[in-house]
Amino acid sequence: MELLTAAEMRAIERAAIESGVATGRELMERAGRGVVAAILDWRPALARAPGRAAVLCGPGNNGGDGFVIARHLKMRGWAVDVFLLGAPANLPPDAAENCSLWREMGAIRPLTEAADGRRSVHDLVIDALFGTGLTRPLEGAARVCAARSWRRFGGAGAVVAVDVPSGMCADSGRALQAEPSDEAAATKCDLTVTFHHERLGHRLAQGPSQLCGDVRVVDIGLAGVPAAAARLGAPNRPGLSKTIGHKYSHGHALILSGGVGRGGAARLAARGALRVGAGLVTLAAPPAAIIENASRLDAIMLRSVKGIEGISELLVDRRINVVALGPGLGVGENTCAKVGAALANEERGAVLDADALSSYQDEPETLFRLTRGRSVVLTPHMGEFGRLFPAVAEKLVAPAARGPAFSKLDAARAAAALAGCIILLKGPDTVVAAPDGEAVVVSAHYERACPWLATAGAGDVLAGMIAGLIARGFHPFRAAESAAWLHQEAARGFGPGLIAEDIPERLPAVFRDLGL
Ligand SMILES: NC(=O)C1=CN([C@@H]2O[C@H](COP(=O)(O)OP(=O)(O)OC[C@H]3O[C@@H](n4cnc5c(N)ncnc54)[C@H](OP(=O)(O)O)[C@@H]3O)[C@@H](O)[C@H]2O)[C@@H](O)CC1
Ligand SMILES: [K+]
Repeated sequence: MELLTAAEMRAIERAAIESGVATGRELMERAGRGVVAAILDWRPALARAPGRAAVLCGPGNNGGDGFVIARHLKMRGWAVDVFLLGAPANLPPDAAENCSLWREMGAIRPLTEAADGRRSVHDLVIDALFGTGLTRPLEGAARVCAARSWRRFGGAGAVVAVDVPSGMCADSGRALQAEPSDEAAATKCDLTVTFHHERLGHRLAQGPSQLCGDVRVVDIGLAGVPAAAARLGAPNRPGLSKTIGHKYSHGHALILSGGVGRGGAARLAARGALRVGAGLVTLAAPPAAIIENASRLDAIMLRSVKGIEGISELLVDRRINVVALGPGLGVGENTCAKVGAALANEERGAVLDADALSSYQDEPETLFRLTRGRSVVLTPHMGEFGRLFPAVAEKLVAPAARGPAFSKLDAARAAAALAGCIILLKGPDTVVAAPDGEAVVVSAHYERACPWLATAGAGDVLAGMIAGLIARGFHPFRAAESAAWLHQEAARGFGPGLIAEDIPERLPAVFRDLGL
């Protein structure tokens, strides 16, 4: 599924209008009608018993959709109060036409009346203030309305956004705010109905976690998706379904373990690599940690390695086609030396996580010299990301004062370009980006939400799963994308109470469900 930016959506709309596929009016009619149908399908009780709706219309075409919605709700027996920000005379042409049509059916009141403090009596509030044309933070009555939505508009049964919650940047999912002290304001919705394809903002940052509620996509008869910015991540079924042949044909992953009492992370990673289908998985541990590991591992092979030389000697074996390291290694020069040894052979893939990333916080460029142009995946969480890419992270945490705002996708892309390899930036809105700009959002939101995945050790398992897929011959980008999806899916299937150990053990069920 494609994820569009506001500019891409505008280009698609323009192309449709210019080629005569539809007029702007027709698109607006389909959009407004589609929103009403989507709402009634979403909450069938609203279809059975029409109540009272407030439609908040903005000064652009999002407001135009609002007038269409008001008309269709009224035709279905709803009592409808329409509020407008600005004057009808300032509306763009299609919105103005629909404003006129509405005026034949009912009154228009200034938005300030909706913003005043009285309790709302509405069963439904339609937020048609701003859509993809939002360029700056909300102010005045629009801001008050958005802020009130956090208190559910007094008595309102449901708050529904047209296209995007007003105040939210469609490209980043961030609420626009003028300065850090300025509390970000965007409408908090129960449902967001968008058109053609989802926007990036429906999948990133606060969009899915706080603002959109549920999301429905309405088909308004637009064809084609020219060069979309990104898409929703998915498992690579053909790659995963390749039948298991000789164990060596599915590669050999090496996981580097920390010292005594610090091997748990590597064991979790190794288990992830094995369950995701690596032919062989070896865990390399310092001699003192061998007994500890031997008592905990069966199918995973164990090798004692002494120092950096030990790792290099082991890696003379070219059948080891990927190394995963970082978890449990500790931050410091010794870990940097291990990264150097792991990346010495150009043909080998690598997954660097946790301490393997943080060890380079003082000189990230040293790491990037090793990773550039290589089959390497870096898997930072936001904290590690900030250590390796401080300038990029700063842009992401600075208040989003103008739309389109710098997004998590922009950040991962910028980082991938700097490091010259694949970046997987973790979160419920995981982004995987490549140096050439290709990017996916692997989303654990909406029906795929699994907040219990944020558990200690889950990241170690993910690093191992990526390594396991690279061992199997996946391109590192596809390995990161598929592993992130499988990782979420395993957590989803397990449910609350999940601990990291459960994730690898759930993978066979996930594969079964995928029909593999
Ligand atoms: N694309 C499609 O295929 C289809 C699109 N459709 C619909 O059109 C919507 C996009 O419409 P749109 O481009 O007119 O933008 P919209 O969001 O209504 O706002 C623009 C106005 O707001 C103003 N403004 C901005 N920020 C502001 C602020 N903070 N405070 C105050 N004002 C602010 C801005 O002024 P300016 O920034 O230019 O000064 C401008 O006047 C889209 O979301 C969808 O619902 C559908 O009908 C079907 C097909
Ligand atoms: K809106």
